[in-house]
Amino acid sequence: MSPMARTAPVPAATDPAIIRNFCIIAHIDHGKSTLADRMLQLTGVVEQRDMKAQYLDRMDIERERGITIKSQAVRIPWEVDGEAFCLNMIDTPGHVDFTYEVSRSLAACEGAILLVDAAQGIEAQTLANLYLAMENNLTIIPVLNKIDLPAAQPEKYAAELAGLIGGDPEDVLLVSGKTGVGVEALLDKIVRDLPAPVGDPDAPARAMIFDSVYDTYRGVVTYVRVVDGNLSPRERIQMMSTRASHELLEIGVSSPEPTPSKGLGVGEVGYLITGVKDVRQSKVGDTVTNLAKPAAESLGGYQDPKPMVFSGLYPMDGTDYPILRDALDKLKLNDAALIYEPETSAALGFGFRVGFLGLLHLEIVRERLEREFNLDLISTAPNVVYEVTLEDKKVVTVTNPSEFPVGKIAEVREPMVSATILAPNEFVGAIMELCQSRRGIMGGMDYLSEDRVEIRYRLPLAEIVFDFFDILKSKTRGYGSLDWKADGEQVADLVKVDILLQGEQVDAFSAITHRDKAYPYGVMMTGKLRELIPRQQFEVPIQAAIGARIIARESIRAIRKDVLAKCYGGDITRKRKLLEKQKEGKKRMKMVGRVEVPQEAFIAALSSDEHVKDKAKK
Ligand SMILES: Nc1nc2c(ncn2[C@@H]2O[C@H](COP(=O)(O)OP(=O)(O)OP(=O)(O)O)[C@@H](O)[C@H]2O)c(=O)[nH]1
Repeated sequence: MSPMARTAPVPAATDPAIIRNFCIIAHIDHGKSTLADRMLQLTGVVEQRDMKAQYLDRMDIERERGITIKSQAVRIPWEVDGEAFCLNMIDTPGHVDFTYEVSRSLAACEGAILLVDAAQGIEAQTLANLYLAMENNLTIIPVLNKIDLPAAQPEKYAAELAGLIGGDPEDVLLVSGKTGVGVEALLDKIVRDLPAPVGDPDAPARAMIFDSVYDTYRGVVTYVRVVDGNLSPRERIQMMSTRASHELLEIGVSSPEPTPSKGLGVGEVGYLITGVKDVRQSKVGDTVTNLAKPAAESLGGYQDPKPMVFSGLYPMDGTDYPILRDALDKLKLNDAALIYEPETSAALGFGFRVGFLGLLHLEIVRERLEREFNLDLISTAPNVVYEVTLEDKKVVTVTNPSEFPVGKIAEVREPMVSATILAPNEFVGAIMELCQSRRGIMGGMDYLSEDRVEIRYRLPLAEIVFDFFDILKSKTRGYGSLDWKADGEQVADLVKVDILLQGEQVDAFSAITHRDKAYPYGVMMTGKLRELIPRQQFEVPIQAAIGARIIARESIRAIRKDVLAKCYGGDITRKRKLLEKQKEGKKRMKMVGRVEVPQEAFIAALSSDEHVKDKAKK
């Protein structure tokens, strides 16, 4: 039978018995989006001609980077033995920065497809997501993907997967999202193995928000899974965490384009539109109920996303500040995790201190600001959040190193994470060395198979959030994978290192580091600045200091720069041109005390992008 013949029109899924809610969980790049696309195509939900790669990843950046940021839900019809079923597929983000969204998406399902690349095997996020799914009591369907690859080792990894979740290696389905092999069998298995949702249709409505997205035309579109009761158009709903109430302007399902429906009942997954304009009024994890007949209890607590990493964002051109402010206000409508407040830097002018879930989140926000709002931005070196208790017991939260209190400090606490690293055996030594050098404490080690090991460490967030993953990758020749989650805080010997130019402190370069790493930071930064700051007419000392103690020093020798020296002959227009050019260059200089520092030097010193550094050197 052809696949098309097995699909039926979207049924009005009022009977929970024919509903199956599932999600696909996988390590990044194991092929989740490709498989989701294939399912849409195979079930006729998306016509062949409309099919564009990664249909569900709607944002341009997502499509370009091939990553899923926002989860989406789609209703898929599928027939088994002549009976029509209604599958709701919830696509989840795969990156560690967005774990909270994954966990909410999982809570909206009864089952999960655990997708593993047949050429790679289990990776760190496979485990992390599997544990999340188990915490939510989901039925797991183990699947090996990419079996079309010549490098695929289905037998080996099926055994690994069966060993992990229990069961028989033969029960692991083999599929290829690319060619479509095994995908129909997978759809059948979803219907047969996953439980139908259960709930009380007569109880007051309770629906969990697992995603909310801002749409320019429609305002916030909230994706929900109904657990009890039902929701219908035009009624008033209430958000249980804030008690705010809204009118339901539209209610519907995505199949995959939004299709209005007459209501949503027990077990159904769909969207709500209330006309609110800000995703924070429709928070992921919150429970929606009827205003007239509210539920007594919400569906488990929701969590406000907590920023882990802060960075200053400054417009390259100071006059762009209002544009940056508007742009952040707009992005916030669609990103509940984004927080920011105005900040000024003596070196960089007016900007914002912005909190992010992680570095990927930072990169995405920065890229969207630059691309969608046409801004050129400088971001200062990212830092984590420190808690400082002063001797008078006052507690200060430090999100910007330049605000680190001076003197009278009783203790400084830094955020910690528990990290899981998966890699082939041969790299255990290298990984332990790396973690030790990052002040890690080993938690344990397990062998997943004879040649693959899982190593657990507790590490300071500041030590892993920046370059740790890149170094791990290079030390394990690309085979290591990492996952981490927040794990409290610890007291540590942390100090603020200041950078001084001719005795003047430059706020943008201050950093909080462990005392043992203060000296290397000082040497690195002073060395970098010596290269980047042009010579002045007097000698400029560059110092790194902890409080009043200087820990590193470089100096820029004096020079008197005669811009006309190269102008032989008496061509006055040429001379004038050079003088004009020099004046223009001066405009882009920042004065730090008496020292002229080109804007580019700031950017290059703060930036980790090699191309920016190269540009500044030129
Ligand atoms: N050969 C082969 N390649 C595949 C298959 N499925 C996915 N790929 C490729 O694997 C890469 C990652 O696939 P995606 O579908 O983007 O992976 P993903 O898991 O959705 O990634 P994230 O959204 O970033 O988590 C892409 O280059 C796909 O073309 C498959 O069955 N066979």
